Amino acid sequence: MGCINVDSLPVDQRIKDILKNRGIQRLNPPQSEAVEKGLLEDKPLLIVSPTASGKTLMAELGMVSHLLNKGGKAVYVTPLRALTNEKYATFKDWEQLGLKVAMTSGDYDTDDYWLKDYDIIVATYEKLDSLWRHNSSWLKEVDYFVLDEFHYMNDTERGPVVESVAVRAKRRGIVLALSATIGNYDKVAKWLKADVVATNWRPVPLKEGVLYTSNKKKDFIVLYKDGSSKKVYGECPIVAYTLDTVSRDGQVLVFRSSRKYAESTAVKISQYMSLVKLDNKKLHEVAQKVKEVEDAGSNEKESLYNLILKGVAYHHAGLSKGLRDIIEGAFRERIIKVIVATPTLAAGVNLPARAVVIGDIHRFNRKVIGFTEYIPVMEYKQMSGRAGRPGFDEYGESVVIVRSKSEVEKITQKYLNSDVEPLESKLGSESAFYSFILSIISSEQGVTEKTLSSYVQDTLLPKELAKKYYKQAISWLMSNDFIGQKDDYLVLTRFGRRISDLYLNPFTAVTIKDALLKSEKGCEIAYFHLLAYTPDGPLVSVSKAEEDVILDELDCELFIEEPYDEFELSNYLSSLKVAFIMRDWIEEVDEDTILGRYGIGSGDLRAITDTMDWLTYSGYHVASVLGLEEHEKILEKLHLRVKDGVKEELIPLIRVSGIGRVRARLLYSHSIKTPEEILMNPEKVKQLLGPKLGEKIVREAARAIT
Ligand SMILES: Nc1ncnc2c1ncn2[C@@H]1O[C@H](COP(=O)(O)OP(=O)(O)OP(=O)(O)O)[C@@H](O)[C@H]1O
Ligand SMILES: [Mg+2]
Repeated sequence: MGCINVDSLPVDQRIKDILKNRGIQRLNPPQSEAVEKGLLEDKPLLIVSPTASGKTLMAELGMVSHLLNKGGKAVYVTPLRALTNEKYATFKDWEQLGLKVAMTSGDYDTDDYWLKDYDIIVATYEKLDSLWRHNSSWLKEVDYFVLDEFHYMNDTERGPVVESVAVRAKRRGIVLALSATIGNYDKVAKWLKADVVATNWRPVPLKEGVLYTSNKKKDFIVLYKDGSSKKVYGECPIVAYTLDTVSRDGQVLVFRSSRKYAESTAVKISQYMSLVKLDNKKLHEVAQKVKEVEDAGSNEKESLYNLILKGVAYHHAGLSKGLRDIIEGAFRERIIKVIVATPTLAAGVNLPARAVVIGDIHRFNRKVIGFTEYIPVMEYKQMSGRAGRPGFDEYGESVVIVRSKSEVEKITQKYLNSDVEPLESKLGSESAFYSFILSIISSEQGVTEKTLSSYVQDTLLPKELAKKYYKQAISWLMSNDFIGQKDDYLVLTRFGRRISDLYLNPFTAVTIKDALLKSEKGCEIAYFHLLAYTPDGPLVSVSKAEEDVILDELDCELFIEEPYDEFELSNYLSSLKVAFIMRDWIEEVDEDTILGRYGIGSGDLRAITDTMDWLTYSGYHVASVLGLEEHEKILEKLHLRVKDGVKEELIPLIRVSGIGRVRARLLYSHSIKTPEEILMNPEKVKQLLGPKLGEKIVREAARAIT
């Protein structure tokens, strides 16, 4: 396949200029093939090409040429908020063409009316699903959809919403689906009514291997797919291979199956980094930045500080965004040499390294405690695909660590020589399927049973399964008062409309409704536990030791009885742990104590409080739509306290933007208790918060009052 020169592209000169000042003179083979197949003429396409093969640029060319030729709006959806930020930053370039770029995420109970003035909108799949349910007028103008990381359709949790978005997007406009790892791409392309660009072309060739311990303890041998091999020496396989790469001026991404392993492996590697030439001055600067970051706990900052001085860091979802940004940035600038991460990092974040070490080819199964299973080939490809930095490495290397030579053959067969799994529907569960039905009825106008079943036929669910679920869904949604019949149309009831706008899983809504209807008002823990114990609730791991004591700490009645089923019980206790975390949080226990007491990271605490902020808000609205005043009042108060984690007396102060739990408590303890009192004591506020910040807070207080 030829590589099209940017100059010869049939697009506006300004587009060419933007590509060239990004250093892109020519399109690479997959990009060229996409253009030949109509990327610039609004053709729907499914692109399946390896990680780092420039799929984002295809999306940009597709969106921008569509918008310049036809107008309308384009939406770019990704499965993760982190990716949304990254894409949004990349797309800002197109504002030079007068296109307006926006990013939206989080809050679901809004139709984001302000987006009507934008042309390119970056969002998560959930957010787009939620916006469609609000039937915002501007959405009708959206006729170009980029579905990024489309293989997420196979993810048990997120798959349903990816499929539900695809089913609607292909009826509403042009679809451009992107992924590095889809096995059955012909079938998926047909389903999307799109042409397919499927290629193995990579910017940097990849050498895949398996590493095993030879009979002599300290020797480790790598057998590559191309038949070559290599020996490395060291304390353990991961250290040996990592040091071998770093000593040849490479960088390494090590993947471990759990955070604990990731952190312990990072420490272990760091003990040998003194053998390697490092840029200590720059590392010191990065380590200093880590120390100053605001949104993280001190012990994680401490441990990262020491690791970074040796050129190593760990990375997982438990870290705060601030810390992850610093680590990713320093790795991109090739200052940090080794990152030990959990597989979440592999998902699409553009962070290549010369070598990738896959430390665990198994992972713990979340559903069955203690049971490990092989990871999907798809996940292996996402991780190994990170190897090879364009412009720095003539090739990338990935190795899977196995315990013995006997495993080499099997792993080579299962991963190096296999195709990725086919995409399959994950709508085959009541909770996912009923949510899907509700989203169609709430987002499409004038839905009859006929239209609805055509949407269901249009999913990738096997037909008989779809039929079975379809029957059940209609009667379940009717008997639980989500939908009703009006003439030939299926319509949302008042309760159904509210639940759909809140973006609540219908089972979450029923759990909350049943509990609130049959109980008198309860204690704070009971409300937190109820909300956490729903399909939308946050999950935290509960250690064996915690399991034995957590129920004893309970000093009030819960809304939900203790379940008998073992698996249900572990969810029940996980929700109770969330409830205790939330109670401490709103009682203003300081963050470090909470992180230490419950064994979580600052990123986890943020994720839990964000989710509980949404769920207390939703619970409050469920209580109000059911006319349960007592519960409504309590949930409203809880909601106001959850966002910043404050006692009731601080609620007036945290209404002022820029005032969180620490500043509010500081002002309050100097008897400044309301925004009005801030305005009456500007000098005192400046003295307490410092002149610059004080000044800003006084201004914000004035705004909060008007
Ligand atoms: N034609 C090109 N020439 C040079 N560099 C390019 C070209 N196209 C894209 N790139 C660069 O390659 C890098 C990886 O691109 P991108 O993030 O789009 O990969 P991807 O295919 O989306 O990978 P993933 O599957 O991980 O999401 C980016 O930094 C991008 O700027
Ligand atoms: Mg990508």
